[in-house]
Amino acid sequence: MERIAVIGAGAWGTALAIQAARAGGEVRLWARDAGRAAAMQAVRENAGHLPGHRLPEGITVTADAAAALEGAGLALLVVPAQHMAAVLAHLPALPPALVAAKGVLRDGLRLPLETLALLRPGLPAGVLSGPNFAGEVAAGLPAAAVVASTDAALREAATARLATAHFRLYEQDDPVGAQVGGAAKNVIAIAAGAVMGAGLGENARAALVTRGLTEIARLADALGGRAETVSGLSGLGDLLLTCTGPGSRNFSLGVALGRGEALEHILAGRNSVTEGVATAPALLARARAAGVDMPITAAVADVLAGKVDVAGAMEALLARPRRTE
Ligand SMILES: NC(=O)C1=CN([C@@H]2O[C@H](COP(=O)(O)OP(=O)(O)OC[C@H]3O[C@@H](n4cnc5c(N)ncnc54)[C@H](O)[C@@H]3O)[C@@H](O)[C@H]2O)C=CC1
Ligand SMILES: O=C(CO)COP(=O)(O)O
Repeated sequence: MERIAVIGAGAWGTALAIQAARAGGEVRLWARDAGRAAAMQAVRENAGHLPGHRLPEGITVTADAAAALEGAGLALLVVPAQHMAAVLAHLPALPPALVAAKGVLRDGLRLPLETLALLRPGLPAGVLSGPNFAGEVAAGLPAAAVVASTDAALREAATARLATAHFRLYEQDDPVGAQVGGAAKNVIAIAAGAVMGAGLGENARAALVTRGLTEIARLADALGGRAETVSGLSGLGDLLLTCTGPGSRNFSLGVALGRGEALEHILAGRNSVTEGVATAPALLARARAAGVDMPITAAVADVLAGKVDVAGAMEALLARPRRTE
């Protein structure tokens, strides 16, 4: 049987490798650092990014991208969005691929699949997205996600190779809507965390999440996706998880900002990626280029840029002209 290559050995790449092996696949997991790859291969654990989860025998960890991709029938691209283009530039030929990173690339303001299409034209591709904390998926707890692609054969093949009884995958043909939802929820989660950290209350959070969903739907529609996709797992589902789950890095970064901590200080204490930080300004610029108003995204971008504090950003949002819902 053809192998599955997982490119990127952070928490999510490692969890997806475990999931793919659990589904019966033979998996090669690529880590960019040779020392880390060797340690993971020997100790059978990703101590740095996903401690406490044993790598099944079906996974081989390597820092050799050619070896990771050799004989693979499916690749999962799981490096953080801002590093995706640089990593892709150094990879050999890819099999059909699903992107599992969530963000908008600062360089070119592109969604991940737009970058993939630019660098690997014609490659069958899609996204894997949904409300999925890596640790819970690695532990085999129940979860659901979408495989979104316009390529029906890829959707079917990928779903068949990754789904298990506890990891329920839905096929879906709106990758634009799925990517917009996955990227933007990180930004809205920072906003949700910030209002909680600043003590502005549950009402404020619920309002932000709901209005956040509306602005995400506007952008999905403007970029050629479907607004209703945003009500599904890759939109509302992931918003719910990241705007309420204390395990979300975007939410917890927002909480710290709301408590008055400086962004540089928060980031200096982390060895994991918080996608919303780079995505907020890129998402905002992409929305503006498309003529779409995203006031909560703009507020988050302003807070991250140090132009306004959380209380001030909230006051500005509340002072916007009243309108119909
Ligand atoms: N952790 C989670 O629960 C989930 C994460 N995701 C998404 O998956 C993507 C990857 O996130 P995680 O696996 O959580 O990452 P992580 O925070 O666990 O680890 C960071 C990863 O980035 C890599 N990295 C750092 N600098 C790099 C560079 N210059 N070039 C290439 N790679 C570099 C590191 O090697 C490491 O693999 C993100 O887009 C994230 O939004 C999606 C669903 C769930
Ligand atoms: O994408 C995720 C859950 O679906 C992970 O969220 P955080 O990056 O905020 O931890």
